[in-house]
Amino acid sequence: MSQPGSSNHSGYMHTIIKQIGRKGFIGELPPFCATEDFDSYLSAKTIEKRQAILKNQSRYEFSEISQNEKFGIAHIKFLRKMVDEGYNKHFRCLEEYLGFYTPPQRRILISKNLTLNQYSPFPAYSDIEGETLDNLRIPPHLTFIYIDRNIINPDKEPLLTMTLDMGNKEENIIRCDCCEKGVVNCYENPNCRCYQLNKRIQEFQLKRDEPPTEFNSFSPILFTHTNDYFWRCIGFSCSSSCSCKGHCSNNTFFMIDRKLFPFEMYRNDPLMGFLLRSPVFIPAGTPLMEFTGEVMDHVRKPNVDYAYQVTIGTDTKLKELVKEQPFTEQYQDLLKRIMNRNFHIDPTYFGNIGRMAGHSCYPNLEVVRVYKRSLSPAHARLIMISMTDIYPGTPLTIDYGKIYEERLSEICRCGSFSCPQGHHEELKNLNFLNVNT
Ligand SMILES: C[S@@+](CC[C@H](N)C(=O)[O-])C[C@H]1O[C@@H](n2cnc3c(N)ncnc32)[C@H](O)[C@@H]1O
Repeated sequence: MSQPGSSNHSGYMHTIIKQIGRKGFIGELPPFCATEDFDSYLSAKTIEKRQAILKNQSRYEFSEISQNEKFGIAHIKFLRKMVDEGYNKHFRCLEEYLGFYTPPQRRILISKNLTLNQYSPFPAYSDIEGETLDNLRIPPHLTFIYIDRNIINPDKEPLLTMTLDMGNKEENIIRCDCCEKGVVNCYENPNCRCYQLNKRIQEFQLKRDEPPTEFNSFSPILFTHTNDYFWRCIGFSCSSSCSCKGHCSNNTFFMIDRKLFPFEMYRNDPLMGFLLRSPVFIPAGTPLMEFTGEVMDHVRKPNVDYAYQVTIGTDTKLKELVKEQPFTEQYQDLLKRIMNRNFHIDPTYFGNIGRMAGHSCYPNLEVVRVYKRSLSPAHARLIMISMTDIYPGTPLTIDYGKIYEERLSEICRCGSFSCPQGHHEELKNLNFLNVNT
């Protein structure tokens, strides 16, 4: 992983609503049926319509989610075309994604819940043929400490810790007080300070014919281009420090906090180790999870495959934006020093399921930066968003970036048609955008 910007593609406040097991919620909103309502919820144009959909629901289930033709018709057509043209001969995986996901009949449940938190249970399975309870080996990299929020070790990163503390002080914090009750409309509210910043950061994106990628709570996040895009594609969200408490349309974490998807970790290839998938359908543009870990600037050798770079010291546009903010002089000085460094989020010892996403040369997730409360590296967070419709059982993958390409491309086992290990020279530089057009 590591340097997303140079590649070709590119616990925070407790959850607003607490999920009880997999059956219901307690909290301010009534429960929500992912099976029937997600589709209409995502396509509802106004916040009032969405609230009405939420209000009418009394159930919350995943098990019945089936293949949704409406969302997936273009993708299915594309896959069928590939199969008809015989491309799948060389792909290990293409054909099986056309159908429903049925878990392997023989599998070993290694852990019922890696998070040890009843509100977000993620199981881990071994699906390796021939593996039995007697010869099962649990690798050390499965024994990381599960965290919902990024952490900073004050001994290793004293300056960054100071930045976090100073940024959260009343005089420096970026918060809005434009709206108060229920799910409110901060997005597109010209009086919302957080939305203004969110919009301002959009200007960092490349000027092209396409509209910029927008970050809000309810509309799908649709990427218009991916090349060298990571450093420019940033969001700013309302938080629990705002009067809306982040319970608004300007919060990219809104769906993530609801933990809608029952992800599972599995391994079926000893060389690739554990990977991640969802047994239910995921529509394109859905923010799925945060990628959490320890924020640091020196990632040691064995950890580079896990760590993801989150800030870049040469980010002049962001530095300019920081200078415009009404922060105290002391905080501005500190930011000036700290923003020259490259920070990473290293999930090797402390992390969440985000660290289990495998690499693919044709990935289905994009990782982007979203800030809350401030613009310091300590306030930057990484979220993973589906770039395309993802069918039940499909591995969730990201592009590990240039370092991976250089170091591991000869042993890449992603099996995608644009993999350098494949046999299709002409397909090597494809990403989901140039496939769809
Ligand atoms: C971020 S970790 C992913 C989780 C890891 N599989 C585990 O079990 O902890 C990166 C490691 O996963 C494996 N991996 C991920 N994607 C791969 C791919 N496309 N081909 C080969 N190995 C891959 C490599 O061993 C790589 O060093």
